[in-house]
Amino acid sequence: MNLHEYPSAEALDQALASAVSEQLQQDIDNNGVASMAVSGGSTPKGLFARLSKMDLAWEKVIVTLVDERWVNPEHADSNEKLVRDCLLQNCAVAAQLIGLKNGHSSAEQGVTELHSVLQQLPEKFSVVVLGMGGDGHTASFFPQSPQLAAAVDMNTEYSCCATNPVTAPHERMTLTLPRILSTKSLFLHITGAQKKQIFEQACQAGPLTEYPVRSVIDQSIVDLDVYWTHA
Ligand SMILES: O=C1O[C@H](COP(=O)(O)O)[C@@H](O)[C@H](O)[C@H]1O
Repeated sequence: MNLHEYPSAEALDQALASAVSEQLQQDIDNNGVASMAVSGGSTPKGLFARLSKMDLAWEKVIVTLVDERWVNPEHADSNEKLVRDCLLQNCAVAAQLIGLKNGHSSAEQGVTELHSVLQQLPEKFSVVVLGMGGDGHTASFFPQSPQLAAAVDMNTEYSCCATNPVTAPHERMTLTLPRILSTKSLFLHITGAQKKQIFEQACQAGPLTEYPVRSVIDQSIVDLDVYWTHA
C-alpha cells in the first residue's frame, strides 16, 4: 500500500487526476480502450471536475460506477447523476457510461441483468477509484449489512451484488470485491481528519465487519494507492 498525502483537496484532486489519466492513456495507447469504475458521494466532485478537462481520447473510455443507490438517475442521491453532472462534461463528454441502476424495482431483482451488462467490460479495469464513508464502508460494503459477506466473497462469479446498508439510506448495488480488485490501478480517495482516523484504525488488525474498507487494505491482488488530505 502506498500513502500519498496532500496539503489541500485541490492538490490531491490534481495529483489523483494526473495518476488516473496516465493509466487511462496507457491503456488507450496499448489496447485502444480504457475502462474506469468510480465512486459516488461527495468526495470525488473536485476530482471529476479536473478529470473532465483532461486531454484524452474519451470516446475510447468506458466509465462505470463502483456502487449505486437504488434511485432513479435523476434523483439527487444518484451516483450516476453525479458522474453525468461532474465527470461526463468538457472533454469527457465523449466517454461511454455504463450505469448500475436498471429498470427493476429492487437492486436484488436487478442483479442478473446488470451482471450480464457488466460482462461487456474488459476483464480488468484500467482504474478503480474508491471512496470511504465515515463508518469505514467502501463501495457499498457496509458494516452490519446482511449482504456484506456475499459482496466481498472472492469466489463469487457475480460482478455485482445488492446490499442493504443499515447505516445509510437506500438499497444499493455494488460491484463485488473480486470485480473491484480486477484492475490495473486501485485508488482510495480520502478527505478530512476524521476519515483519516477511521482509515488508520482500519489498517490495524480487526474484523471486516467493523470496517469493510479492510477488504481492499488486507489483500495482495493489486497495489492500493491511498490519496489523502486532512482538508
Ligand atoms: O454512499 C456512498 O458513500 C461513499 C463515501 O461517500 P462520501 O460522501 O463520504 O464521499 C462513496 O464512496 C460511495 O460511492 C457512495 O455510494
